[in-house]
Amino acid sequence: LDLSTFFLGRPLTAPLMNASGVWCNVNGQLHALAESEAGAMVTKSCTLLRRDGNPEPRYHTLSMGSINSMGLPNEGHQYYLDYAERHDYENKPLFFSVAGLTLDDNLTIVAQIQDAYTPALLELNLSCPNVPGKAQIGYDFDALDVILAEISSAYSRPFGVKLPPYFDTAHFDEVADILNRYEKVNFITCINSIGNGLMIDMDSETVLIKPKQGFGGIGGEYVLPTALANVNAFHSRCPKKSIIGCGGVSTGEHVFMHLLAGASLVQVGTALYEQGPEIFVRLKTELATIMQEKGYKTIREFQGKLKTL
Ligand SMILES: CC(C)(C)CCc1c(C(=O)O)[nH]c(=O)[nH]c1=O
Repeated sequence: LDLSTFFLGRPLTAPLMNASGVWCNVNGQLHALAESEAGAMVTKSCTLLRRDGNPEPRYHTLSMGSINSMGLPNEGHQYYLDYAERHDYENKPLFFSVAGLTLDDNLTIVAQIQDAYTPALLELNLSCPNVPGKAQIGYDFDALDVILAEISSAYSRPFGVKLPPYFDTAHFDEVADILNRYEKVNFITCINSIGNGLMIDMDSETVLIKPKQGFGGIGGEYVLPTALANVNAFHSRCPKKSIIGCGGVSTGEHVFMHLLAGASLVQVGTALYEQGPEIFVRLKTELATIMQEKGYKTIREFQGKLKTL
């Protein structure tokens, strides 16, 4: 059974990778991903300088997923550039996630990726903060247009964007229109966590994480329907771009759904956080079993072929 797939013309041994931020902050974790059955991998979104991130507890497991307000803890962009220099690209492609705190920081980091001639693929995290008091870039459509114009002129290679979830058809339309004006944006990763959720501990009657009065991004099973919708919405609106699915994946069925909805590569976040990189072995096996049962020999036979009624 052929689980290999093609992403932007690159052969991948499996349509699976980690979600940025999970199991990818430090060299030991990155090495574990490189050695895993994942077909690709991505680094933690980086800022110009190293950051401790928010006070703990800042991640909590929930009955059907997770809540986090990590606060962009990362080793600073140079650390991940050093990793990118050592990475074995024959083994699997590396994505390089960037979430600069300002547009200038993003441009500085991207210029250094450019100068490093690294084969890593840039994934621009559009949940990166904006001017304080304003919505994140992904929800501020003017700022979105500006950052894509600036990065497109500062970076000579194609790149991708990590989008927050959208919940309104008018937003799917508006964001797709903006993205389609940038041909250098050749992939779209949907979705980042659903922002500013809140969960409560019944015994102590308190929130579960310390930062932001307990508010944090929601991941896991809770977000699967929203993730599938965003994958399918951008797959149908951006025919010239590849979609990476992210959100709610913990079984082969979820991987199959993301591929059917239009993803050509699927990221795993919460379930990877909980189960570690061995999860990719199970997801490959489960996906292969589903394909066997359905009589599919390759992913291409069903990828993007979600039927409507
Ligand atoms: C939310 C930000 C801190 C602005 C970006 C980093 C990030 C974080 C994080 O580092 O808190 N968590 C997520 O679920 N998604 C993200 O993109």
